[in-house]
Amino acid sequence: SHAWGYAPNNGPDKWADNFPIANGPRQSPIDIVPGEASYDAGLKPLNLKYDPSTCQDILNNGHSFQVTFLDDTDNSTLTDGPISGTYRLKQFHFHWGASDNRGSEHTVAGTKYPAELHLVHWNTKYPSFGEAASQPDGLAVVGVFLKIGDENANLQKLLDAFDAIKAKGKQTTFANFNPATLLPGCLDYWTYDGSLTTPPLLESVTWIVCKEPISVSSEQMAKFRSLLFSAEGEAECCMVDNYRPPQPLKGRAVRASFQ
Ligand SMILES: CN[C@H]1CN(c2cccc(OC)c2)S(=O)(=O)c2sc(S(N)(=O)=O)cc21
Ligand SMILES: [Zn+2]
Repeated sequence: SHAWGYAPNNGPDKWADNFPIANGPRQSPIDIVPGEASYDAGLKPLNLKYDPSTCQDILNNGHSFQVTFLDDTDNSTLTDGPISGTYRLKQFHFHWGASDNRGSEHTVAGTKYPAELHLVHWNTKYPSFGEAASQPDGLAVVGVFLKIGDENANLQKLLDAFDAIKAKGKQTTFANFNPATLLPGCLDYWTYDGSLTTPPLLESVTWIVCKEPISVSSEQMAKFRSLLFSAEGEAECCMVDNYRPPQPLKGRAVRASFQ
């Protein structure tokens, strides 16, 4: 069977053929309706501690580009927030649109942002990432919206590496990048129980979506769109619209860390 992707013949509407959990009870992303989220005073502030020396490489995996981290120590972790225990940063990646009016996976009262950053962490109560990924409390992903505005100098460091990873399967070393520089000033968040937004769509993610976006310029968004879904030697296919649309809430609660 052909691999999953975002085209009409292998995109989100077709994923249930090979991954029936696509129609499961806790799928992501969702439309976040602020008025229907319940403020939970018991939610702690997020505690994100990242060590730039754990940053390894940047790669085009054919679905997005991702920056991968060394996760054999507790140097880059997420604690507190809605979770208990310690979750280690594994990678971060983005989803974006073919134009500035779409691209995010989560939406806020129907509003789409041009892109969304996902920082993927796994629960160290499990022996490995792979083990954690199949557990209901195995992963915690911090989502940050990107909004068109001033050029983002921290984001530019990623974009400057794009010429080396234009095609699917390309990767290059990427050292000493601090993902904390991609976080908004205010870490107010919404949280809910969900899933990976790509196959295998595992229902193992505690989602933590920041209310405040970070900025990206329209020119920088154009650079995102210069990446390719296709590998070298294949017909070039621009990497755009690599987002899954919102999925049914199915009775889940969305909590807010702020009033
Ligand atoms: C291709 N994308 C996914 C790859 N991964 C994955 C996870 C578990 C198992 C696995 O294969 C067995 C791969 S992943 O954990 O790095 C993530 S996180 C994520 S998102 N958009 O929900 O944040 C999508 C993916
Ligand atoms: Zn993602």
